[in-house]
Amino acid sequence: MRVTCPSRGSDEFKHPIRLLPTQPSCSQTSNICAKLVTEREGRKEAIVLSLTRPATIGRNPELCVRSPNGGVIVSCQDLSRNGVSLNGQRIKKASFIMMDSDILTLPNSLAFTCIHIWSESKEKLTIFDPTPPIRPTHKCIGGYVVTSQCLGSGSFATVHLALDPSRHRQVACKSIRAKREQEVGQVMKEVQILMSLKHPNINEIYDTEENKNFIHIFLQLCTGGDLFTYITSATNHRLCEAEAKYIMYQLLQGLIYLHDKMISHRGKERILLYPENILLHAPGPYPRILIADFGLARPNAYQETFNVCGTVSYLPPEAILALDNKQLGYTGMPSDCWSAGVILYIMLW
Ligand SMILES: Nc1ncnc2c1ncn2[C@@H]1O[C@H](COP(=O)(O)OP(=O)(O)OP(=O)(O)O)[C@@H](O)[C@H]1O
Repeated sequence: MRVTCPSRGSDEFKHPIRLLPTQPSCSQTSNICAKLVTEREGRKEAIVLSLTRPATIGRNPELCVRSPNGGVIVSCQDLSRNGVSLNGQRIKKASFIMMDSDILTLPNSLAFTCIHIWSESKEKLTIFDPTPPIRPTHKCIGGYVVTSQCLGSGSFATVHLALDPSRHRQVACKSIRAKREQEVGQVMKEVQILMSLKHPNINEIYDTEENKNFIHIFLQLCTGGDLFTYITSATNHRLCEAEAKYIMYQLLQGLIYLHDKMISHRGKERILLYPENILLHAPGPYPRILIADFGLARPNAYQETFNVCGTVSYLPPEAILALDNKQLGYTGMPSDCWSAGVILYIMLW
């Protein structure tokens, strides 16, 4: 769920530091997911983060919390002139994810410890099996540090927050459990094609690692959640025309880029272009969007395919007909355009 930030003119912004009182516990007010605790003049104070209540520290940074899989994801956006520091690492004009126990320090040296309160993660596949750890932990994979902070999971993969120490940045690590060697080869072939893609509206693949059990894909981190959650948490579950136009423009730019390279977002087995697979680069209104989840995107999209099933609401008529008649194929690119049209409808209806 996206948490709307208070408007610039609201009281929240009139005070350089506004700390909200600590609430008793998450179980009593199930909405409260995290808090940022600090000590001032010997007194503990806390900023409470709930799914319905955003928080700010003075003008910056803006904090919000999401819970896509029942776990806690705290996004923080720095818009200040001086920047902030996360665990001693300086960050300026960027958005990032705060894990449990992370320390956020403001330029005035006030330090806040992030505490996740509600964290019943419902991960499906995880590299932290058998049980997701209660305290944050990490694993080193290739040159990356993959943390136990889950960012989301789908039918094929679980995505964790990871750190790229060489470039001092947070990234997303998508781990796919590989069943057969043949499957690994197929996925890696597709990933190689997708690694060459560079566009502001395409979720960039930085790197890959594979081992006996998993394929790990290191992706550009998106801290704002997905478009579906963004739409459903807007007033009346719809966006204003201007915002829908802005998002649609970016979506089409991304699709034009992909189609020019003869890559369709339509998966081998399912339509993949739907609002859950469109991610927001950072939280907040008028977001920059990135088309994500290329697990099954296929090159040479004009080639007709006969494999049809999946997210029916986004299917074009010819694909619906093909559901019953496997002899009828349909092509990926027109299908992507149809799905984009359905997304526009969903943003506005
Ligand atoms: N680059 C990213 N940055 C932040 N979060 C991400 C990123 N990529 C994926 N996620 C989160 O992880 C979730 C699952 O990822 P993804 O949809 O790629 O998995 P999947 O198993 O391929 O999904 P599907 O069931 O749609 O095939 C997403 O819904 C999103 O919340």
